[in-house]
Amino acid sequence: MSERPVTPLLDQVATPADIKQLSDSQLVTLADELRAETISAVSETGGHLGAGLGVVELTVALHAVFDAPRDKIIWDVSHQSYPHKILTGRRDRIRTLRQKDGLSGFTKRSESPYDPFGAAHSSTSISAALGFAVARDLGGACETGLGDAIAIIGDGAMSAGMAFEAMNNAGHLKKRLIVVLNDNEMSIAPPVGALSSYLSRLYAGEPFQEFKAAAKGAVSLLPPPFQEGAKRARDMLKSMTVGGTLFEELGFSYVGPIDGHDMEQLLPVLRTVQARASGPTLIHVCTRKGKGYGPAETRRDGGHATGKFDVVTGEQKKAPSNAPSYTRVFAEALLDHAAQDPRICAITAAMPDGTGLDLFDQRYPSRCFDVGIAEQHAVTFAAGLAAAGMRPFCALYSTFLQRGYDQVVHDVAIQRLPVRFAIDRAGLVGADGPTHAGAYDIAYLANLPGFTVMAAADEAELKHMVATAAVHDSGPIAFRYPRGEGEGVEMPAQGTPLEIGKGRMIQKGGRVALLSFGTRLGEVMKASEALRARGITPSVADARFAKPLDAELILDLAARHEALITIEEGAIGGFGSHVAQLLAENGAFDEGLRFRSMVLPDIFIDQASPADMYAAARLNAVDIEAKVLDTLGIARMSSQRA
Ligand SMILES: Cc1ncc(C[n+]2csc(CCOP(=O)(O)OP(=O)(O)O)c2C)c(N)n1
Ligand SMILES: CC(=O)[C@@H](O)[C@H](O)COP(=O)(O)O
Ligand SMILES: [Mg+2]
Repeated sequence: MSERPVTPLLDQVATPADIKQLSDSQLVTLADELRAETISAVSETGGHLGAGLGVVELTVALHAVFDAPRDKIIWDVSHQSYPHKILTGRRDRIRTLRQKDGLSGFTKRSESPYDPFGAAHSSTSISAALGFAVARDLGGACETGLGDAIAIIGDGAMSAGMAFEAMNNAGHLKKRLIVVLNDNEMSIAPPVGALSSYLSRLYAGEPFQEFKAAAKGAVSLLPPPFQEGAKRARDMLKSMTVGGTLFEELGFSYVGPIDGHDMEQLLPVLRTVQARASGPTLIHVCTRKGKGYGPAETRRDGGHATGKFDVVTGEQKKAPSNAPSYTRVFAEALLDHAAQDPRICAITAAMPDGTGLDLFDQRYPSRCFDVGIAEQHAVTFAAGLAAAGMRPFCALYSTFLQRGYDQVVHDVAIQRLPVRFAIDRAGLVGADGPTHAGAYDIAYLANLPGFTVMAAADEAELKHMVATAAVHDSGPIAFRYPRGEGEGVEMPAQGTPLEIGKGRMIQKGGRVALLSFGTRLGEVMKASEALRARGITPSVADARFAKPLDAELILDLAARHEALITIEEGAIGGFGSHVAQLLAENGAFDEGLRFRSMVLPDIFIDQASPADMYAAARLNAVDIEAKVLDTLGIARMSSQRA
C-alpha cells in the first residue's frame, strides 16, 4: 500500500451530498478508498485507528442513506469518527488530527455542523440522540434542521449504565430513534461481562450468508413494524434472534445481526429502516476492529490507538525512553503489596492496559476486576469490597472518575470506607484534549470530609504513595499521577508509607516560597534555577497532600517569606484554594503575605502536546519564574515570554 493512496472517487466527495450521486457498487469502492485514506492520515498523526477502520463501510452507508447534517449522526465516544470527518468536509485537514490547532480526535460541535454532538467519554450517544428525536417531535429548532437521530454505539460502550438508562427511556417514549450497535467484540481490551456474552450468543453461527443472499429484498427480512407477514422473514428472524432480544424487551425493534462490512447488507437494511421505522429501532451490526489493515487487525487491541507509523510495515515511529511510565510504577508497586497482602484487590473500568492492571490480572486474576465501562459501578463495587474488609485499589483515569462522583461521595466518603483511588492521567494529557484532561479531581475530592488526597511529584514519590494507600484503613485515600514517563529519578527498592498530611522541604531559600503539588515540581526546580541566576533563591516545598494540608509547613513558609506561590496541575478550587483558606483563617494575609495560586486556567484547553498545553495554561518553568518576578515586583527584562 502506498503512503498516499490513489482516491479518484473520494476526490469527488466534498460533502455527503456527493455520496448520494454514487451507485451502490461505487460506494463499495468509495469505502475502500476511505479506508486507505484513514490509514494514511493516522500514520502521519497517530490516534485512534482500529475503531474507525471497523466502521468505514457503515460510515459510507449511513451518509449514503441518511441526510446529514439534518439527520443527526451521533458517534458514541467518537474515536471512530475519522472516516466520518473525511466525508464531511474535513479531508483537507485530516492530517492535522489531534495536533495543536488541528482537528479534534473526537466529534466536536464547534468543528462542523456534521458533528451534532461532541463526545469522547463513552455511552452518551443514545441519550443525546433521544434528546434530538424528542426535540424534533416537540418542534425544536436547530440551524441544520431536525431529522432522524442515529446513535452509533459500540459493544463496549453499550455495557455502561448510561446506555441502558437511555434505552429504558427511549423504549418508553416510543419515538422514532435509530441505534446502530456496532459490535466488534472488542472494547479497548477484549470486552468483559454478561452483556458481551449475550451479544455473542445473538449471532453465534448466524446466517450472514443467507441474509446477504436475501438482502436485496430487505423489507422482507425485517421485523414488524417494517414488514408484516412474510413467512421467510419470520423464519429468518427466528433463526437470528430466538425468543426475542433484550432490546425488544426494552421496546426497540431489533434488526440483525448483519455484516457491517458488507454493503449489500448495510445499504438495504438502512434504507428500509430509514423508510419505515416508526419507533425506536436497533440495528445490530457486526464488524471487525482494525478491519482491512493487517497490522491493526492482528494487534490484541485491534489497533485501538497508535502513534505515527509506517504504513507498509505497521511499525510505530515513537522514540524509546528510559524513564518508566507512572502507570507502570503504580502497577509494579501494587503487585509488590499484593504479594504481601491478600486483601489487596484491583478494579479497572475497561482500561486494564491503560491503568497497568493488566499486570495485576496476570499475577492475581481472582483479585483483579475489569468491570467494563462502568465507573459508577467500579466505585461502589470497591466500596462494597472495602466494607467487607478488603483493600481495594480502584484505578481510574481522572477524567473517567468524574462519572462516578456521586458514588465517591455517597458510597465511599460518607461511609468513610477505605477505597484507594489510583488516579491516572492527572493533569493535561495532550492529544486527547479537553475531554480527557485530568483537571478536576483535586477540587472534587479535596472538598470531601475525611478524604486524603495526594499527588506524586515523581515516580519515587508515587511508589511511596502506593505504600501509604496500602496501609491506610481509616478512610478513603487518593493519589494522582500523570500520563507518560516519569522524571527518571532514582527509585527506592520499596515504598515507605508517608506520614499523612506531611509535606517535605526540597530547598530552603528566601523571599519567595514555591509550594508544589504534583509533578510540576520539575518545572518549579527549573524556574528556581533561572531565578537563582537573577539572585533569588526561592524556598521550594513539595506539599504531597492537598488534604489534609501540612498546616505547620505552610504557615511556617508564610511566616518566613514575602510571597508564597502554589503550583498544581489542576483546576481552580483545588490545592491552591485550600492553602488560601488556611492562610486566610490563620491571618497570614493580615501580616502582608503576597499569595498567588498557579492553577489550570478557567478554560478548556484544546489538544496539543502536553508541553504546549501547559504553555497555554502558563504552568511551565518560564511562567513560574515570571510569576515570582511579578509577585516580588521585579521587572522581567530578559524573561523568555512576555
Ligand atoms: C466513560 C468512559 N470510560 C472509558 C473510556 C475509554 N474508552 C474509550 S473507547 C473505549 C472502548 C469502547 O469500546 P466500544 O464502544 O466497543 O468501541 P470500539 O472501540 O470497539 O469501536 C474505552 C473503554 C471512555 N472513553 N469513556
Ligand atoms: C478514546 C479513549 O477514551 C481512550 O482510547 C483514550 O484515548 C486512551 O487514552 P490513553 O492513550 O491515555 O490511554
Ligand atoms: Mg467494540
